[in-house]
Amino acid sequence: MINQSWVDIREDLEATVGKNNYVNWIEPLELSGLDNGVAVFRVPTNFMGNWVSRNFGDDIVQLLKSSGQAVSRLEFSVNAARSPKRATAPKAEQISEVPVSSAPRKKAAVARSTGTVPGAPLDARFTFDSFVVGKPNELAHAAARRVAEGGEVAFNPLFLYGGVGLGKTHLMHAIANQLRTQRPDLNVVYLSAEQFMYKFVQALRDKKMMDFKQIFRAVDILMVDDVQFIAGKGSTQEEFFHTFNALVDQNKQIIISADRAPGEIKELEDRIRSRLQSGLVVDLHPTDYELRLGILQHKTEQHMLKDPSLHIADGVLEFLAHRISTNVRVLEGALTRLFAFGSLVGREVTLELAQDCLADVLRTSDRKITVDEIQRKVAEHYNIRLSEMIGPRRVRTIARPRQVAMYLAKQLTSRSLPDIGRRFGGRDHTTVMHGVKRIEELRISDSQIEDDLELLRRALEA
Ligand SMILES: Nc1ncnc2c1ncn2[C@@H]1O[C@H](COP(=O)(O)OP(=O)(O)OP(=O)(O)O)[C@@H](O)[C@H]1O
Repeated sequence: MINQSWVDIREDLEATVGKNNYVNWIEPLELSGLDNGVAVFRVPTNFMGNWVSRNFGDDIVQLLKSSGQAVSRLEFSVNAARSPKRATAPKAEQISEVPVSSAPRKKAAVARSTGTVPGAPLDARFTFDSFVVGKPNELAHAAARRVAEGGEVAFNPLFLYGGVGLGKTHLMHAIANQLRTQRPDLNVVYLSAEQFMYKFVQALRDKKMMDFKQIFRAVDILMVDDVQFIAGKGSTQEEFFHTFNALVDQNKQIIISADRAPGEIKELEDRIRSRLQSGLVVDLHPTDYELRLGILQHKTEQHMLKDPSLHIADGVLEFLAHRISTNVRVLEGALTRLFAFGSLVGREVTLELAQDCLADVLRTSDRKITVDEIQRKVAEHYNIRLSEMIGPRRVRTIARPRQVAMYLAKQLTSRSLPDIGRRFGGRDHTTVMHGVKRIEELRISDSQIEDDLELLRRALEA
């Protein structure tokens, strides 16, 4: 009679918990009896019992009750002879399990009771306060802020991607730092994809796969950094996929970062790729001049709180924002060196001193963009021929793009004006100077020019 009820309510449970959960968690249960209001189930492992109890216990009790059974509580007993249904891991008795309890949801406690919270340490400096927002990162920042509220899951996963040193890790840590302070009830785990793989391999080796699964499936918010790392790594991908699905099925938030869009990560299984694309995908664009300047100013202000004797001459930060590449890490490195230099020489850091002190960094970032590249990109953008760019014609449709290219050459390379002039068909340095000035004026009065410059700079610095 009770068994018939179980058969009936399993169908209802499938509708309630979804196919995946049903196959993984409900199907392996065997109802062995009902005693004094306690329904006793046989399960392959304690972990499984605990999981079912926490996540589906209430539903099961309710359904049993509504089928006419006097059930008030569930109990799970381990049937050690049976191996877990989907586990690639060894037998259940080799694994240290958490005690079975039918107590309602105690999410964080489960992971912690194993003694191994899987996350990597957080950098306390990576907060939202220390993150400077500009056009290139405003969407990513807004999405991260939203997730950090810890409220209802809005988009799952949040997939952040962007080039080297553009703030992906900073944003993820900022989310985790905020959640850990404001929502200590949530089990927030941050780790790199490499660490995920390492822990997975270790669990396989130590025959602790069920522990591994248990820990990761008891997480409320999971963040995995640099997910491109698992591409091509078969069994790690597989495990990641299962972890991912288990958490999404339970409406737990997942945040992923990578150095490129999901569609561009080669050797990633299609089903993982499409899962990664199923939430909100936002990119951190290469920094633009304004953002770089904002970051430099913010970091300088912070530094001056600690060392008020620091003096940086006007124009130095602007110079660095123009000349150093899009990578914020390089920008920070340059600034750190400048601060150390400033305190060493004990006087104002002038433009000349800064150029001296950072000569190598400036040279490296110079190598990135050449006048030649600028000319090609600008010609392409304005749909003129490269030969016209360096040729003699002075009609506006050609002269203006030429001036834009000269302006960008001045801003983005370390070439002198005479040198730039030579590369524009042997023009005089005063012509270049005039061109640069003209564009500087137009930037203020003509928003189209400003947009063009922004687009071109991004394309060149990408
Ligand atoms: N918008 C920003 N405001 C302040 N600091 C930033 C910003 N963007 C990046 N940074 C700083 O730049 C450094 C590099 O950022 P981060 O480590 O987050 O980059 P990443 O995108 O994860 O790059 P990678 O993939 O190379 O690890 C960090 O010190 C970070 O604090």
